Parts: sequence; C-alpha cells; structure tokens
Amino acid sequence: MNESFGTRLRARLDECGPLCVGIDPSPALLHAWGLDDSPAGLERFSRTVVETVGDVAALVKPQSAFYERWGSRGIAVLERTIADLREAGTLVILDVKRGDIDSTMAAYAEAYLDRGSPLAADAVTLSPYLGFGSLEGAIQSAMANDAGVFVLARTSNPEAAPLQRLVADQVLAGVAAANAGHEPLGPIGVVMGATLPELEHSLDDLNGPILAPGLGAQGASPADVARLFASVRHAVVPSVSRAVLADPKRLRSHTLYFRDECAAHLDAKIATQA
Ligand SMILES: O=c1ccn([C@@H]2O[C@H](COP(=O)(O)O)[C@@H](O)[C@H]2O)c(=O)[nH]1
Repeated sequence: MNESFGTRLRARLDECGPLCVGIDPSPALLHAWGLDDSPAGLERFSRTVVETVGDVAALVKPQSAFYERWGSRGIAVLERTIADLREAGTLVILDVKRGDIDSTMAAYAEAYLDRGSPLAADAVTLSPYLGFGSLEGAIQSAMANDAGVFVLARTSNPEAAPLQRLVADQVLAGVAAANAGHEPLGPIGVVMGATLPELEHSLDDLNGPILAPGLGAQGASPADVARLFASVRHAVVPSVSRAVLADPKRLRSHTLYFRDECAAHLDAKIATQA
C-alpha cells in the first residue's frame, strides 16, 4: 500500500515549503522565452520549469489547456512533463477542472487518477457544477489510487463570486465529509482564490488542503494568503504561474522569493533550504 496523497503532501510541504508553481506555456510566455509556439517549444519550456524548480516547489501544476491547444502532440508533451515531474519527486496537480455526470466522470478518473494511465497525476482539479455528488466516483478513485482531487469552491477570478458564494458551503461540507478521519490531511482539497477580498466561509472542518491560486499576476500577495487563511495556514498551498514564469533567468530566484515569503507569512518551517 502506498502512502495517501494527504500524507505525501504533508511531507512535501514540510520539506519544501508552501508553494505550488504552475506550468502555463501560453503563446505570450513562449514568445518571452524566445521559444516557438509549437510542441517543441512547449517541451523545452516544461522541461526547463521541471529542472529549475522541481526541487524547491512542493507541487507543480501543469495547466492542461496550454497543452491541449496542440492536440495529440501537446498531450504527448503533457504526458512527458508529468513523468519528468514524478521522476524529480515533485507532486503534480494537473489543472483540468473536469466535471460531468457520474459515468463520464468515471472515464475522467481513469484518465487522470488511475495510476496506470499515462496522464495520471498526484491530484487533479475538478468542477462541482454538476453537483458535488457527481464527483463521488472520482473521489473514490482518487482514494483507491492514493491520489487527490481539488474541488473548485471559490475561484480566484472576480466574476465567479456571485455564483460560487451561493454554493461554496455545499462544496466545503462535501469535502469535509470525504476527509473525515484522514490523518495528517485528507486527500480531498478545495480551490479558494488568494485574491478573495475576504474568506466568507469556515474552513475549520475541512481537514484537507486548500489550493490558493492568484499570487502575483492576479494581484494577491503572500500577506493576503496569510490573512485570508489564518485559521488553516498549515493546509494552504499558494499557487503562482506567470509571476515566476515571466523570465526564465529569474525562474528559480522568483520561485524561492514567493516560497520563502509564503513560508514566513504562514509561519511554516522549510526542512530543505535551497
Ligand atoms: O481559481 C483558480 C483556479 C485555477 N487557476 C489557474 O491557475 C493559474 C494561475 O496563473 P497565474 O499566472 O498565477 O495567474 C492558471 O493556470 C489558471 O487557470 C486560477 O487562476 N484560479
């Protein structure tokens, strides 16, 4: 039996500090790096991120959309990127935001969570828009494969607020129920933007990780993360993409800056200093 996602995540956060780095090979970033917008450019970009920050970021989050743009050739690069990250010992969250009826969710779970799949990640992002219950099979599959999921609760984009504030408590209650009894952290997380003006929801019973995108380019700071998630600071994972990816020469130093600032504000110790 392998260790659960919650156990592996706890160990990785304690070792490397609280930061997830996104891999978002957009046309603009490929251009800024002097790379072609092509599968070869995607591959060079992704490899560079893995090699440069794989040992200092607790998690790395490839954004599937930027690979899907290139069809099967982009997906092949995504498969290799996931394999490279796993080889480097970094936990991989695949940002795919999937959500559908139960039978279709079973196929998504097979694609992203079944440990034999070429696209299997340590965790994936899921959308609860078809009802939290529609994710039940994927949650079971994640647990059976010692993987995790992050369910969208309050995303970082401002236009989400009027819709999501109506249903976020249902999502949080479902996640808390799925995580009950798991130690040191349940494998089912939520996505809560670091950009939220205020929290508006209790996370006290969640017992799972909180992925908090929005650092840097979307305006949130490490201090915002600490203020918003003060009651659950041991379980929050701030996430940053463009603010560290903008310049390949500064990728490592900017990653270390965000990681160390987040650790300082969240009062987290880092076992392995770079
Ligand atoms: O609520 C959410 C959920 C996911 N994202 C994704 O994270 C990155 C953010 O990129 P930045 O460059 O750090 O702004 C991107 O892949 C989003 O799709 C999010 O922003 N908010």
